[in-house]
Amino acid sequence: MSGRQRKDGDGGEERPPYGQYQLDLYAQAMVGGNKPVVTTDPNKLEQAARQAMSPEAFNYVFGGAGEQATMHANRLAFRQWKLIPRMLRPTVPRDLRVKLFGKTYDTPLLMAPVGVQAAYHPDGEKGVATACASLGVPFIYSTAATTPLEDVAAAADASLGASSSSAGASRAPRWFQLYWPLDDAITASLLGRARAAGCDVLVVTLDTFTMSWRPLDLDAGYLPFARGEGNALGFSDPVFRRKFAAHFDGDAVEDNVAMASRFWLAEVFSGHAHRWEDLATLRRLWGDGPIVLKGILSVQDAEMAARYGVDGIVVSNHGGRQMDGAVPSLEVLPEIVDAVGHRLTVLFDSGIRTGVDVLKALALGAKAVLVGRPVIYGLGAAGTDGARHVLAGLLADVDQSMGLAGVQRVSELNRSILRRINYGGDVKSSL
Ligand SMILES: Cc1cc2nc3c(=O)[nH]c(=O)nc-3n(C[C@H](O)[C@H](O)[C@H](O)COP(=O)(O)O)c2cc1C
Ligand SMILES: O=C(O)C(=O)c1ccccc1
Repeated sequence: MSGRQRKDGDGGEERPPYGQYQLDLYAQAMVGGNKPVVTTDPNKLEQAARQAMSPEAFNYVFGGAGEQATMHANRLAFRQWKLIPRMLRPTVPRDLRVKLFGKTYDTPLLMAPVGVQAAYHPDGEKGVATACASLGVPFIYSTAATTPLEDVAAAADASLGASSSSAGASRAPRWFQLYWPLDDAITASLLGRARAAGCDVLVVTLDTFTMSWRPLDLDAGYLPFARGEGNALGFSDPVFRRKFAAHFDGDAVEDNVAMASRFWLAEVFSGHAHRWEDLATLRRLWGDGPIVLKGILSVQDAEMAARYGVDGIVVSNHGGRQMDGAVPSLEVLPEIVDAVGHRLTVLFDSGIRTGVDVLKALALGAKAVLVGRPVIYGLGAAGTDGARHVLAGLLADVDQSMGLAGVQRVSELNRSILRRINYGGDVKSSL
């Protein structure tokens, strides 16, 4: 797909023709004999990444916490919902746009915040952000990134022919994910940078204030921060740098990377959770912009989020990477939407592997979804182009599947197109 081609006749705005991607792939294969850079088969994607990546890095991405029960349950939860297609209805032109916090985005799909992307492929965050930009997919920058925020933003904007200082719609859409430092001065600095870099939304991840039990990484001795990976935001932060210098005889972080990494780790993964009341600090520091809490799995916490004045939540179990045995996020999505959907924007992640999965989560009430591992597998297997192929394929699948379901617009998706069926047994495929 060559980016933004189609005029949609709806205010003259250009939007990417996601459904066209399928035709492009057939044409490339038939005319040029070119296969996609990485498999299109969701069942084979993981294996393609495994072959291309170092075992430690692959296992870091692939692994869930504990015995991976929650990670597998996430998939089982999707399998329990089946779609009921409708016939003889208007389904074109398809409209995948969604309005979130007053802004219209091209897709109901967002790139989940994923740390240490340069560990999976040298293209790293710039590659994934560029792939997202070409498709109108908002990129959520992780606090644990391997490239400073400003550099990622500039690369994504440049790929669209925009400069990151130019205002307006041509900028690549981006959000900022916060691992919440203990020190408010550092938090203030990070949020100021996020605002200056044009991040629309603040996503505060609540479920990772402490590490989880990850046997694959323990066996490999793989911990990104201990290797000095995933510190780029902190190390490039003037307030963090000053604090480090004040504690370590005027050293720059580069003079003592191992110690600086530990110092940064103590800020963002201290093991101490903040409290609900502390959200007032974030509100003060972030201003009026949207705040979204990521990692909500209970109606009670969703109610608390509404009470404490945030704008949205991500119903998420962190892809089964934090608390093993936690409920699948899809299982609790409907009850959370029923409880707070009229007050908060409810987003979803954990376990999405196909366009049909996206449809299911949207039909159960999510306003948009985040996807993590599949895109990172694409990145690991084939860099920027691989990440783009996975994202474009997901969007094309969403587009096609909406049509097959008899739906033209994302806003038409609701529970009437779903049936819950429990066949028992286990998931057969590697998905
Ligand atoms: C390798 C990896 C690193 C992650 N790093 C972060 C992170 O830095 N911040 C965050 O909020 N979530 C992080 N997540 C969780 C994702 O944002 C998301 O919740 C999860 O990947 C969704 O599940 P999925 O992989 O099944 O799509 C990470 C996930 C993976 C796989
Ligand atoms: O691995 C994760 O899930 C995650 O959130 C994270 C945390 C720190 C560094 C990199 C990723």
